[in-house]
Amino acid sequence: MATDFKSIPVIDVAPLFAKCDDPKMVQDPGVREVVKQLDQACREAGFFYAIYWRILEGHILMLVSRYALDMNVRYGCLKKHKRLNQNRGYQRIGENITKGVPDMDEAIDCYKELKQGMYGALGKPMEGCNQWPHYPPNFKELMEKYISLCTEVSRKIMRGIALALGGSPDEFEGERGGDAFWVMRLIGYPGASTANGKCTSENDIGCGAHTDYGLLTLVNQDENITALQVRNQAGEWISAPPIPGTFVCNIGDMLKILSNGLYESTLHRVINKSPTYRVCVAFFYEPNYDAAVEPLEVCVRKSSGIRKFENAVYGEHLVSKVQTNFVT
Ligand SMILES: N=C(N)NCCCC[C@H](N)C(=O)O
Ligand SMILES: O=C(O)CCC(=O)C(=O)O
Ligand SMILES: [Fe+2]
Repeated sequence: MATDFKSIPVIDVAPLFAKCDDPKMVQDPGVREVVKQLDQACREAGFFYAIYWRILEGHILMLVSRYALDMNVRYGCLKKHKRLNQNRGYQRIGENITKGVPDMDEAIDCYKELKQGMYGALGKPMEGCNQWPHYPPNFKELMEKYISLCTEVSRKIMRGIALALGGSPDEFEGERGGDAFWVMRLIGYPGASTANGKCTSENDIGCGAHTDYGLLTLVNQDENITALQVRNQAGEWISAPPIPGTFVCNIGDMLKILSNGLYESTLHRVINKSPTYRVCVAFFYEPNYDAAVEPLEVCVRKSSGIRKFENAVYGEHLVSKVQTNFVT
């Protein structure tokens, strides 16, 4: 349950990362301290900063993402092939909608590639190949390196979160998340009053209030521009300013269900009031595409035995979201 938090906690996850595949991790005092902090942050805000200094790949990716978005606007390298490949590739400013209102952002969307037929009818809408930006030429390699880094970071944090919920460290592995699906968006938000005619007001919403869909999101945000806002229980919008050497982490809808609502997928939005174009690379760590998601026993027990959510299938949730995100 979210509270009236006024700021977003910062957690140094290094002690967890050092021991997180050690069979005795549960007894380690450093791990226990991180787990305690994760539990508090997830209960109170559903958002936290994870200090992670080895984010050099992240910085490089931010730079090339800015470049790729720019090249794409100028030369239109990436296209969305409406019939063939609806969901992957470039989307223009205003194409993505949140609760019926166009978002003032542009983005390159990538999804884990599914083998054809692997998930039958469930997988069909998400089949297709990513359209990697053509410039710079090694972009695909950079992205792949970054994706594996984020996958590892997320897996480790999820082991901590599993303990925080009172489960075993591998609660989110195996059939739930051992073959985690992922989504990555390279997003650009025009500055307020830019002359491109698309975004001229300080009140334009870069991305409307929403929750994320999966387990855990890692946001790598542009330095120096505060634009991400998180809603607390009182309905106030709390800023999440960029902090160098951190990822902003937040809980998605699937973890809300798994935790039986002990952790919430908190509403957030983006408003870029600065005159400068803002870039963000968001990595979404999700359950297995076909995972049947239901509240964990241990979490139901902690909630006086009451199950608060129906079962969900992750892939169905994703498809229902993606299909309502665009005007057809
Ligand atoms: N894959 C994720 N989480 N993407 C976040 C996009 C949120 C905005 C979207 N139009 C929506 O309404 O959900
Ligand atoms: O731009 C950001 O800081 C966050 C973007 C976001 O919330 C999303 O894409 O889901
Ligand atoms: Fe989000």
